[in-house]
Amino acid sequence: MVRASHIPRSGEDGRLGWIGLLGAELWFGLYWVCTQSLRWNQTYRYTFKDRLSQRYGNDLPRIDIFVCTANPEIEPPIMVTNTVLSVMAYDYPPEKIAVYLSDDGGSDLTFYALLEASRFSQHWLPFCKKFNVEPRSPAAYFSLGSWDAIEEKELASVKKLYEEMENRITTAVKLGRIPDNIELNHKGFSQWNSSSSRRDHDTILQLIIDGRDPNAKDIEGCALPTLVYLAREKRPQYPHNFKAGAMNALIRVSSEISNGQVILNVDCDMYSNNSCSVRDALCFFMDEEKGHEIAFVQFPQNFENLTKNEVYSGSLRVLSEVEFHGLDGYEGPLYVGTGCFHRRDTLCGREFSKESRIQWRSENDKHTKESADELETRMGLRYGCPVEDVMTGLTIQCLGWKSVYYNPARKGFLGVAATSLDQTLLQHKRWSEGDLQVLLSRYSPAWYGLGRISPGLLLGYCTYCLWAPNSLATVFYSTAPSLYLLRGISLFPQVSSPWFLPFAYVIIAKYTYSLAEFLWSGGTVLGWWNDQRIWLYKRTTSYLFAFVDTMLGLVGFSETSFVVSNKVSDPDVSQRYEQEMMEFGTSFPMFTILATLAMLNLITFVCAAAKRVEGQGKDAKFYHS
Ligand SMILES: O=c1ccn([C@@H]2O[C@H](COP(=O)(O)OP(=O)(O)O[C@H]3O[C@H](CO)[C@@H](O)[C@H](O)[C@H]3O)[C@@H](O)[C@H]2O)c(=O)[nH]1
Ligand SMILES: [Mn+2]
Repeated sequence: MVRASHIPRSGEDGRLGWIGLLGAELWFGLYWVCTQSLRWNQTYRYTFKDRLSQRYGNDLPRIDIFVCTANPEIEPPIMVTNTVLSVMAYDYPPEKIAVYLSDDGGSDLTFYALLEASRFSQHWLPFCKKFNVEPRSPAAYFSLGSWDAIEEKELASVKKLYEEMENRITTAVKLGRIPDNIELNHKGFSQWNSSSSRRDHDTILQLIIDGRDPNAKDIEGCALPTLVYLAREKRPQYPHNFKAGAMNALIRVSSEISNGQVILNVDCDMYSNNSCSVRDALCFFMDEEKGHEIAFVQFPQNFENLTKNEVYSGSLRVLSEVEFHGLDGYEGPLYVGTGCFHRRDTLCGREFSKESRIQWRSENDKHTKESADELETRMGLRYGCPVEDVMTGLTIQCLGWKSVYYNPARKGFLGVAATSLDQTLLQHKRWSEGDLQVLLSRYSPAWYGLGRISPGLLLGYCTYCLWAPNSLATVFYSTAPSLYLLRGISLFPQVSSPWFLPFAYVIIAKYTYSLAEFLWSGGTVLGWWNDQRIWLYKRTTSYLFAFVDTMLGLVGFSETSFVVSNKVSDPDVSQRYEQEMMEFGTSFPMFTILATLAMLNLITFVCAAAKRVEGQGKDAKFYHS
């Protein structure tokens, strides 16, 4: 209002800038409405696992767990091993668990690490069950430092076994080759030959532990879960569609082997931190009243390597503690790619109908592949978008299904957050670019979703899908006032003017609210400050680049890419991260923008301040004379 009624007349200085700011403010206002949709209708959920056990006993569905890895250099095999072991050790009948590792790196080192994991699991799984260990990723567990009521002897012996395994794996990785005696003794390695490369090889499929094999037992004689290694066929001339391609290969392969009705999907850095998560998820799927409506149960993305004040705001705190609970009040959260349990049939495109209740009991014994044939005709995950997950979740919701957000006190999964500024900005570029592509795609929440999902959920999706376009208004807002000020024109009302009040009100109310929300979500004041700073960085770089790339993509100039995030960093980089120092180590185009913006605002500030001082000097003289 203030803006609209005060537009400088044509010919007057600053008219264009004024109109621009008006546009930006209108945009922010609209966007604010979207963000509010996430705050109207929060839902929090609890499970009653003992009732599940009472009712079903061990008569539970089979579950297939997909772990994806893509690059042994930035996703170290020992980390993958730990994630795999943590999900093998779920508190769930082992004969009903099948773990699949998809290796897009096609690396014999990762395969070797998985072999080692299968051997170590014979000791680790009984140990976990005997002492009810938590968390069940060995590395995370041994780094706890304090272990309660565990017989020291057993702890020491399993720890020693782990360290020996870790040592063998890291040595092999360092040398870049597998120990000869192992390579010759396991026929699996014969699938790697000199002509195969990461981008060009046949399917490599290895059943490392076959749960149906009566000899597959741990040291206590209990069954082991099935464990499968898969490197899908890749050819340079065919797009492999990144993670979506990997997931679809896994869906197809698993339907032939175990065909679990429930699929859990985790990234290779997201180990299970809570051995009850499978049962938690089943409480929703098997709920007698509402279970049949639910297609997926999404856990929040939580991270292990956060520091107190999160320089890069890696925790996504407000997202997971506030916004996703808001989505859960409508048809449910987005699918965010990891820590998510799906019903297999919904991933394969099944439409919702009242009859789509799963008959867990009767279907339990079937090892059929009927859904595999179905998959030939229908789609699994959506291809061609760097956020295959969001797009897939949306199409599932558009078919009438609901999803559930489950955020237990003991976190279900812990992963690795980015530890440098360039990694943070790159990751957000991928996300915001993908989300914008979703908005512009055939399956856009705005048109495809219209009428299929509730208006609240639609606005919720828009909150994320508009990240990239948000950059335009933000960049304008953070440059225009400074540029005009350099020419001596202010685009904001004077402090003394009554029109200053609405501006002050909006700014103060907005920041107070966001600070309160951040603190409520468990953050610190400095953490909030860092979050605000990163917010500006992202909006002026990641989101801007994402916007430009998406537009270029629309006219056919740029291709979808997926830059895998680094999960290890140099010791000195991680040290600076621990100390919460911002890392500008590399030369990176996005930094140029940040530096330019910072310089511009600094210069403006200095000039304006100088003018002020000069002005005051003159005033003083005036009074003296
Ligand atoms: O060609 C590829 C590329 C990636 N991945 C795997 O995909 C996962 C996610 O990749 P990462 O680089 O860690 O991306 P993040 O930004 O951390 O991932 C988030 O965002 C992605 C979408 O952008 C989702 O796919 C992820 O599940 C979600 O955790 C990792 O396990 C990778 O190994 C593949 O399997 N094949
Ligand atoms: Mn990741």
